Amino acid sequence: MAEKIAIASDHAGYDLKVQLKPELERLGFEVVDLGTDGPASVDYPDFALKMAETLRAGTVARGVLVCGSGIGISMAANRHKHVRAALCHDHLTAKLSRQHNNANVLCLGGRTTGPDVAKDCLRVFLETEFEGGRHQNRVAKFC
Ligand SMILES: O=C(CO)[C@H](O)[C@H](O)[C@H](O)COP(=O)(O)O
Repeated sequence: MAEKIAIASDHAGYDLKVQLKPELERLGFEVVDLGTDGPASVDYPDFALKMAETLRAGTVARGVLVCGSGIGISMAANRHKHVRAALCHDHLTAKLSRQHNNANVLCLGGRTTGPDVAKDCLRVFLETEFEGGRHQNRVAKFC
């Protein structure tokens, strides 16, 4: 059975979300789209909350959030203790977000990151394992 992955955005991240969904399907994931469903202005904390609630329910372990810059939606998502949301801009930050921080949500900026770089971030985020060890000690200190 395909792993489920959740994706959500505000209006400023909507176009990039639309472009990332087929890439996730190509990679073999079942995509759970939490909205938004069009370009009309919405508030990104509402979609960060939907992501947090979906992860808390337990049927989905990983997610992708997109707003204009990725900043607001990552800040809102990280208000939830079980969420480790990482705003990534390139291959290295996406890789380190997994290796060192065990991020469970990838955040991207639809107005700051082009689709090709975003897809690369997505792929490396999904394929990179957490290294544990000293990094586990640090992640355990998040409160
Ligand atoms: O939170 C943000 C900026 O740090 C996001 O990029 C939002 O998408 C952005 O603020 C939305 O801006 P808009 O002018 O309402 O389109």
